[in-house]
Amino acid sequence: MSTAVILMNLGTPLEPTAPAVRKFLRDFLSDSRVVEIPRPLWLPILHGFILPLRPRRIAPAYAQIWDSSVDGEPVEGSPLLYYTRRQAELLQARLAEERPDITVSHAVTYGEPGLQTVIERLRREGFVSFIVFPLYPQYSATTTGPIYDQVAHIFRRNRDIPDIRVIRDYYRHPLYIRALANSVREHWEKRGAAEKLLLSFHGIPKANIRKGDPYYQQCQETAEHLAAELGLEDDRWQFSFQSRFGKAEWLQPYTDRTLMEWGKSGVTSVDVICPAFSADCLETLEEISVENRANFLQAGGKAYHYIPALNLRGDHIEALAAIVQEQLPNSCSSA
Ligand SMILES: C=CC1=C(C)c2cc3[nH]c(cc4nc(cc5[nH]c(cc1n2)c(C)c5CCC(=O)O)C(CCC(=O)O)=C4C)c(C)c3C=C
Ligand SMILES: [Fe+2]
Ligand SMILES: [Fe+2]
Repeated sequence: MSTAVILMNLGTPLEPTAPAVRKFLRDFLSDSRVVEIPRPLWLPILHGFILPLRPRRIAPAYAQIWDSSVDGEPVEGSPLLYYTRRQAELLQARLAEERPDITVSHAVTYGEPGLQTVIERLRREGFVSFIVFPLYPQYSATTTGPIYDQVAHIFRRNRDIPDIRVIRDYYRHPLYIRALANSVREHWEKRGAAEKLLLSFHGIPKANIRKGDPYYQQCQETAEHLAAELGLEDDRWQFSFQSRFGKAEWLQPYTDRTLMEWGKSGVTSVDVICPAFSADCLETLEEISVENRANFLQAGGKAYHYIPALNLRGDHIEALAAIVQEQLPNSCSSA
């Protein structure tokens, strides 16, 4: 039975312009999994303030990272979409060695190519078994949750629902941890190790954790596994949360404040890695590599290095291949 693997990530605007960013944000921020504020309160804020104002501010930041280069390698269009597409191509090539019957595609939760379009195409091509693979190592109801919703929605009218599984998380998979550790060690070999390593995860509202989201716990475990794999003493590393949005309290400590406090208190050099991002994107290339670098240096820091996301690294593709292989439907039970 041929299996189709679909790598998924968040999505991105179609182009780095305010109208395209507005369309993307409207889709993304209308999802009640992403913003849990009751609709009668949230929709006037979204349509009255955020969608008229934010795209004009964010579009130039997207323009900075569009068609740019990451770690000396050229990137076409949106880095997030570029890496997700290339990851699918490389994973397909890697799996073809043992399983030429597997095809690997990519899709996004918001924007193009959407999951429904991709699944409809694969069904027309004859695939009856699917593995949906959200490239979020740590589960959150705000990111992985909507993918489960979309899968259920796509098949809500089907009588014969295909074999479809969603990979929920892989935050402590040994090959994922090893790939992160390799990327840090390679950085240290090239540039020398900084005084501190900051592991910056995308944040979510703190209230979501109280309501049962396991994201914080999974970030903490990822951080502890990575520090252990690197043999780092406790005072050499810390984890923190970035990309705060809105007025509510988000997970702490905040990345920007941590870096400013370190700069002020005499920490001279930092390496920053973002383990929750399987691909570089606006939140890493702009917020971490540009804005927070400036924060740290202005606060008194001297050297700031951003360690790129796992992107197209061979050990990352190996980890993804192993995770898929662990999920493949048992050939004995298939038709
Ligand atoms: C509004 C609340 C948001 C939550 C909750 C949230 C969680 C979350 N997001 C990612 C990964 C990514 N987020 C990206 C961009 C982005 N995120 C938010 C808001 C929330 N994210 C916004 C408004 C934006 C757009 C940029 C902006 O306007 O500031 C991206 C990058 C997309 C790109 O095109 O490059 C990623 C990836 C995770 C992992 C997560 C929770 C765990
Ligand atoms: Fe986000
Ligand atoms: Fe460094």
